[in-house]
Amino acid sequence: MFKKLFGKKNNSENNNQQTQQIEKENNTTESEENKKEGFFSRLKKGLSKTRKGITEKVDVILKSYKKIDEELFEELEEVLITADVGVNTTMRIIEDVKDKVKERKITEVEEIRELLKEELKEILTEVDENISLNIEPSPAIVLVVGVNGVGKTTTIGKLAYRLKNEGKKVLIAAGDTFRAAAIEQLTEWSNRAGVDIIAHQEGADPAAVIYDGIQAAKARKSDVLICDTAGRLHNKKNLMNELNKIFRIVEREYPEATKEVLLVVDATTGQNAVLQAKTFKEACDISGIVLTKLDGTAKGGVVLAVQSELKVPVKLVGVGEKIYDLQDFDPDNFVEAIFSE
Ligand SMILES: Nc1nc2c(ncn2[C@@H]2O[C@H](COP(=O)(O)OP(=O)(O)OP(=O)(O)O)[C@@H](O)[C@H]2O)c(=O)[nH]1
Repeated sequence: MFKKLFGKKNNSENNNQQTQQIEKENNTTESEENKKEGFFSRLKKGLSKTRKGITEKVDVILKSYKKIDEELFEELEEVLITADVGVNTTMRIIEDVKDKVKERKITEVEEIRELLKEELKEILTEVDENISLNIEPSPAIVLVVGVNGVGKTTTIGKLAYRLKNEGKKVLIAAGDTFRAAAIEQLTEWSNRAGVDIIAHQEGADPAAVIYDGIQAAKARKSDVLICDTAGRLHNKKNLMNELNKIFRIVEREYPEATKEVLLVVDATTGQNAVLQAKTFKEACDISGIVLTKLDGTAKGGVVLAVQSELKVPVKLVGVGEKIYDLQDFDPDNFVEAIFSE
């Protein structure tokens, strides 16, 4: 099972793709148009596949029924499961909507649409923790964990760029020392974001890189130190050992830092993303989830599954490959974006 969970895509193919992407982006100045494009419309555009996968189907179903009955709920259930909302979460949504129909004595089929939106928003807001990043007060350390290929490097680059634009002094530590390419890619992203990076040679001890990163962050008075960690971990015991070693260094060397542990998962992998998140949650204390590649998938419903089954807040979402395509996760906006026309 772990082989499957941590199964690796062809790394060199991945690296080439990413290097080409960075080169492409370096050569083209980001179109001003794109930058100006509103936050909500970028989210909406990114979620267009999910909107097709959920809302358009829901609307077709609702239009085809004259009255609310069991068959209607079964069809809605199927749509949610297909959109990777997950069986448990889907059951819960459908039961809650049925209860609301009874309680409020609703008879009009089209009212189900609003009930569904209400229910999704409820699920997405019930992890009653602060869903903004734990980076205040500074200094702060953000440990980024996740398996290879999910978009960790890209996310770190995007996050560094964002925090820097917010006026923070950011430093990156290249803790994924397993492959030279990973270090190179992260260095390119740090250049693009305009922030410094602490990196060792391929094969170095990741904990030693994090140690150096912490010392450098202290010396340079950085506000946020973002640490990459290795994702090539084949079983839970290795994963725990590796991460615990890094966590111990952080506790010992940087006790004063505000901590955030972000798990990056790839939305396009659907329920596998939920399984990965569960494994990581057992291995370490995750404080937030970043769901990447939401733009490339109709499986956006996985946000609901991750949040309701793990009780860990989704804090950031990746909605594209550009450096500014990382957004704070906002449950209301998310639901409005997938239910918009
Ligand atoms: N469409 C889209 N692509 C993304 C997003 N985030 C990352 N990617 C792409 O996903 C691919 C993998 O991203 P990486 O950042 O290299 O992933 P990683 O987890 O660091 O993986 P390794 O480099 O293999 O360790 C790259 O081609 C990225 O451009 C996103 O939000 N949307």
